[in-house]
Amino acid sequence: MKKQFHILLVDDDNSIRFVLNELILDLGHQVTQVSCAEEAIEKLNQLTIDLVISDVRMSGKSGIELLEFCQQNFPDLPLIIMTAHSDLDSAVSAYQKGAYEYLPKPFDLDEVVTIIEKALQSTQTNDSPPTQVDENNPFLIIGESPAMQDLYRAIGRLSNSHVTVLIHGESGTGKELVAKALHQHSPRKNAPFIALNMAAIPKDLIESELFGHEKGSFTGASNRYFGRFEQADNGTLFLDEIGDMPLETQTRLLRVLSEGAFYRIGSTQPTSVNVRIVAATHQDLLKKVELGEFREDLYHRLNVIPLRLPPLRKRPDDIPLLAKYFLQQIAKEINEPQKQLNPESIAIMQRYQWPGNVRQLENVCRWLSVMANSQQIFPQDLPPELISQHQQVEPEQWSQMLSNQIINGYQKGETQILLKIQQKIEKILIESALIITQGKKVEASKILGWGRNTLSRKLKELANAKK
Ligand SMILES: Nc1ncnc2c1ncn2[C@@H]1O[C@H](COP(=O)(O)OP(=O)(O)OP(=O)(O)O)[C@@H](O)[C@H]1O
Repeated sequence: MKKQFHILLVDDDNSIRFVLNELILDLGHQVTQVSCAEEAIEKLNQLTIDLVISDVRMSGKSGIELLEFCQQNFPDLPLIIMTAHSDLDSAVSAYQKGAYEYLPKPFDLDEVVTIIEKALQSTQTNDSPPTQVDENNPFLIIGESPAMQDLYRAIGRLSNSHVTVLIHGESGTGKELVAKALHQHSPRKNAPFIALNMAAIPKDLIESELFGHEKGSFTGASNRYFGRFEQADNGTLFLDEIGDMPLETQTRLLRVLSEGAFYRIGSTQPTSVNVRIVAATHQDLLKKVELGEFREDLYHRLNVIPLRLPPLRKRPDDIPLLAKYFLQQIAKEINEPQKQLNPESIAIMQRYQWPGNVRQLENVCRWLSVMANSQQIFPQDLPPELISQHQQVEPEQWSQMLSNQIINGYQKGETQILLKIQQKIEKILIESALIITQGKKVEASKILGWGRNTLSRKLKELANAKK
């Protein structure tokens, strides 16, 4: 028979407690529910609890304080932290203060079940979590999509380790940002973070850049140069675009990784270093291995922990957050009021494919901050590449969507559906005309078959409707 465990549920939100209570009972375990950390401490002192699941923000003591109490008094008791604030900082601090797991709200119930079962198993195997505390995070990583939450968890879990990490992701997805965050949340955070992009330097200079050289070791080597490995001693070396590393350099790198030492070019004395490698690639390295362009042994050596950064088009929910963040940062930078995206503009941005990922979004926000005429950014203000893609909607798709909306409206008993749709269509016609004419109202009114005054009046009506 399955062992029954006793779980303490701490949350001031009745509905969350209700859902979790049902779920845990269904799993065949016993539950005690409380609504604050103080009551939880009382229960912990009275009962034998196997697992605590706690919210962070509650009146009185916080979930993190409860976690600290458990660490001191019941160090083997696993605690799962739940929080509605799913950012990198909360995840790292929960893990570093000893949380067994970190669960961003709203959560997926299947995932909760898996985590609870795993935590309960750990009470039998004593699979204890990390304990060191790290407060620092200057690199803001924005995003709340499930893929980003997985990433925050991974960074949190790796935060006490020196393990080699290989970050996979298209260009502009934030690989360097993640590499910096890994460093900043590691025991090496007070030592240097040094980056080298294999694609950005001539191939014949890569070895000297990495390993350094002695004075006079080749033409142009007028001084001794300490390479990136030595610069990164005790810290992290970020090898970006590792797929572009020449084969001979790969062989040398492999040797350094296994021996922890190398020779500066022109030197006969080995130099020892203690460097953590974080590498990144936008290429399919396994394919390069197959083609004989990348050493398989090096691939496995680097790919100890693979982290995958999803392209931006796969996490459209993060786009409004990221855009708002960039518009805010850029406004500060150029000392101008912050521009706001109107809902249609956001919708267009969420449908766009973003081949340049977050970097492209950042650039678009920069462009908009400087170029958009008004405070509100309307679809016609968006750069042409976003708009031309936006226009490629399948006709069957939009008529189906319209029909769904109409049926929905009828079912809700709406009476002005035709008027609403006419207004919507008129709005689309106006916006499209302005897109095509890049905002030139005289030309747009010609396309629409209206007089200029009519267009101005309609635009005013639209602007008033938005207020
Ligand atoms: N999640 C994010 N939150 C905030 N800023 C981000 C995020 N992801 C990327 N950025 C920003 O986007 C830009 C590109 O990120 P980064 O240089 O880390 O990408 P990359 O994957 O290393 O690109 P490449 O492969 O082209 O070198 C940077 O300015 C970075 O700060």
